[in-house]
Amino acid sequence: MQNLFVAGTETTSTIVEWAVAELIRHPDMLKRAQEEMDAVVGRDRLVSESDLPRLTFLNAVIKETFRLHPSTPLSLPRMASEECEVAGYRIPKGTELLVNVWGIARDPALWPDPLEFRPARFLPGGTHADVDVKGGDFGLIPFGAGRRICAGLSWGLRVVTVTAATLVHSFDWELPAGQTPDKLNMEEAFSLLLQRAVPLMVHPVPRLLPSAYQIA
Ligand code: HEM
Repeated sequence: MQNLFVAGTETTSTIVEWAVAELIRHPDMLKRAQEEMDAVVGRDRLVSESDLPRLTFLNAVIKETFRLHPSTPLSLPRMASEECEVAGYRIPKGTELLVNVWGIARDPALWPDPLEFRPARFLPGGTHADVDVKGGDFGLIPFGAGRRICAGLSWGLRVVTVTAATLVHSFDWELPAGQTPDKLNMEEAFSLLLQRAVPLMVHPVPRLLPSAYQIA
């Protein structure tokens, strides 16, 4: 139970923080995500899980956030049970291996303009329209892949998407006086988790009808 708690809390909150930060840094994309949600959900209620399949742009934003800021940048350690060869390198039996999930998702051979935050690559007609984060596409494996893939993938992905959607739909975001979106600090702090070096400080301004915020 403790393992599930540890594995499932900061991984999800970190990626939501990155998604909101990327949208604040790109006001045109924040506007596009909000307009999509206004069209699908309206402004008289909160977004719900059943809305998610129709939020095409928001889902692309989440994938792009997982690509640039994967919660666990080096995945979890693996040990070679047999000697093997990978890409010409001999891996002795018993070697501990880490997969550089972060590096793979920034490989220019796989991702055009890899350092650009560009959700449109995942939209229909985009360069990576058919790629998802569920372990089938080795260029994007924020939940790992194979037999030991994240046990909470399905739940974690839904929690991340619905939480980010709620924040983006429900509020406009004001930066502290003197800060501008283009200067937002996006430095990463590497450890087991990939967190923001500087926590996101923003002021939420409600944008829905007041009745939408009342929880029954
Ligand atoms: C954004 C959310 C999450 C991310 C990015 C994430 C990422 C990962 C990654 C990369 C691994 C290692 C997979 C591998 O080695 O191939 C993993 C394992 C695991 N995750 Fe998650 N995780 C998330 C949410 C959750 C949640 C919500 C739970 C459960 C409540 C969970 C439970 C686990 C468990 C139990 C493992 C170990 C699986 C095993 O070794 O067989 N995770 N996760």
